Amino acid sequence: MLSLKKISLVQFKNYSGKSFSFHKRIVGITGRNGSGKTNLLDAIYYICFTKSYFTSSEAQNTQYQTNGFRLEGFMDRDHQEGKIVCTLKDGKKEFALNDEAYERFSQHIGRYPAVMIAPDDAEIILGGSEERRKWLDALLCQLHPGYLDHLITYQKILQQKNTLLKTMNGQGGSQDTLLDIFDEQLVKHGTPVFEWRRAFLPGFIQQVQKLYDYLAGKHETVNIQYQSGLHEQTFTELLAANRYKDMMMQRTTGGIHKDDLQFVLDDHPMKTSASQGQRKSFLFALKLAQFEVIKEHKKFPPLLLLDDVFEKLDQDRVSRLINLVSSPVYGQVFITDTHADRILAAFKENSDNFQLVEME
Ligand SMILES: Nc1ncnc2c1ncn2[C@@H]1O[C@H](COP(=O)(O)OP(=O)(O)OP(=O)(O)O)[C@@H](O)[C@H]1O
Repeated sequence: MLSLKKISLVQFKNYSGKSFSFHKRIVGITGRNGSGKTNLLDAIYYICFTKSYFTSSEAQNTQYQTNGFRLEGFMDRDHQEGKIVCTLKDGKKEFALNDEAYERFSQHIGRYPAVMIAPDDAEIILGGSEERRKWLDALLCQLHPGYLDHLITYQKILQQKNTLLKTMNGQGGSQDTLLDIFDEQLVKHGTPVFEWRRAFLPGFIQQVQKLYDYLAGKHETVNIQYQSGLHEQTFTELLAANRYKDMMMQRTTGGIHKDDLQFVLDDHPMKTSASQGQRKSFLFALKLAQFEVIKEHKKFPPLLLLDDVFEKLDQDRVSRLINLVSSPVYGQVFITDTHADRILAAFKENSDNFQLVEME
């Protein structure tokens, strides 16, 4: 079992300096709007993923008028304590486990898995393809240790190749050898990412379907279609076929960086056809299925971070969700709400496993 025992936040968002101790499986976090409930969840996410769930800008994570922050967390994973320290100072970030600094932050990902369900998640359905790739990548890099390294290397090579295509300014010929070398590297690092993405989805969708039916309280067929230029041809063939077009467009127009997922409800794209309620049920099903997959893979449940679910779901769905996460097969769950009474009532049957943290 994985649990967070304690976390300290210094100059992280609205926290000048504060520590929280957790000693129960279900942790309710209450306080008025703007009191820092989401920021606390984000700090927990941060020490698991070496970055914020909400922003890639460290300036936004740093308390206004300061030049850095520090997060310290104590995890217990199968009775082994892990002390995680992250410091950001003058733009330089360091991450250490048990006082040993990581050379690459990617080494930390997956060690303490977590799943966040937050209001902004609707973007996974409504936003551009980048949102969906980001979601899938964050999931798969927790399952396959090599995934993130391949992806990071792929993105670096892609950038270098695109810079070359720009400097060529549409003039073909002279740089073919260099472009061939870049393409070879893109194939080497992109193909395993494609294979992992492709292999993952068929089994995953069955779990999403089961959870969707449970949360929605009825059956509607949901599906996830993996859209990739690599279904019909190999990556080498795709890059060769696009060579001329890429030179004209001055960027790499095909590859795993263009993959997308189409979420489908009863044969219609969810983005344009689903109601708000259906989208919400699907998002929760998606995230809870993510939770289950990580749990199966790791043989212990990840931390579950639920932000503002009482405001987002109707009463029936909230009750089903609470029922689900109250079960001991779920691990440590953090759940925020503005109303202490509501959250206490929701977990009254489980009061022995429940702890309330009240923000000032
Ligand atoms: N970098 C920062 N420095 C200082 N304060 C910040 C920073 N970023 C955000 N805040 C403050 O944090 C507060 C928001 O905190 P948070 O979103 O965690 O609140 P919340 O308790 O989840 O609220 P709600 O119930 O409305 O969801 C705001 O008052 C905001 O001004």
